[in-house]
Amino acid sequence: MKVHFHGTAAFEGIPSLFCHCETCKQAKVLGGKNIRTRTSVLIDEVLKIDFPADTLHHSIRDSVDMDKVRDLLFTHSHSDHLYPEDLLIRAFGYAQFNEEEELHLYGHDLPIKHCSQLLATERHRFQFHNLKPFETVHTQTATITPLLANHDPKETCLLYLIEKDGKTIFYGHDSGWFPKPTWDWLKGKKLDLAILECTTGNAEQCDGHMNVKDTLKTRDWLVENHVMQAEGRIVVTHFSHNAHLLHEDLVQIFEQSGITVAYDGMQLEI
Ligand SMILES: O=c1ccn([C@@H]2O[C@@H]3COP(=O)(O)O[C@H]3[C@H]2O)c(=O)[nH]1
Repeated sequence: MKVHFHGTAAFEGIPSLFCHCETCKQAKVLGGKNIRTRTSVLIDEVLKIDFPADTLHHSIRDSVDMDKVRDLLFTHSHSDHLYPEDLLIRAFGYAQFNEEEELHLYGHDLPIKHCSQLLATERHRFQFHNLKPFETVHTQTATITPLLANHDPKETCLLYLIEKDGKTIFYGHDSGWFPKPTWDWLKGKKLDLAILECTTGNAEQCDGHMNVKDTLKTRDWLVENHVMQAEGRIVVTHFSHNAHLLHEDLVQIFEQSGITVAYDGMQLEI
């Protein structure tokens, strides 16, 4: 299975719009893995998680044929995870239009409501699916179980367990320390890949996100509870410039614990 990290930043991106912090200045000078766009992942070219406004940039940068994507999952409705206006580009009059090639959209109430309202007056090729936490669905490309995140009290934010071609991926952002039902549900699972977040770096306080301590504690829990397969990999993504950590700083922190630091364009085979 191919896992392609399109973007690896939190909402603001790195270097961030309007920002002159040292991290953003350094990122501009150093370039490469320090340049981060808003978070999204593509699996086997057909299953995508989240749809930030940077998707056009991702498709051009990495030569991605977005029309191959059959299932699109949303974690929540924040604009760096769902920019519904760009879904219009797939509607009649904007793209080559083959009615039979449907893109299925999956999420909790709010993301699906935003998409269906925006597309209501268009001739489009989308199907909408409302997900409920812990209710497994069989999509066109995988078996998906939405899990509860701890992110924004104003909406139900989801994490995902993705089973495809005999492999299992846990997709674990945006969230602070997971709600108990999510930990309970993960017990007994066997993961080939866990994608975790570390939005806030060494900050002590973090609201709805993980800092370095939380990410490492999550890694320890997954390993100690035998949730990771022996050859399973852990990847960390979704970094804020406010954490003031460049790519090499993150590698120094995480590599010794066997955690891979994602960067924009990174591709893993699992
Ligand atoms: O305790 C906190 C909470 C939030 N933030 C930033 O605000 C951003 C909001 O969008 P996001 O959820 O993608 O990412 C978040 C971070 O970049 C932070 O640095 N520390």
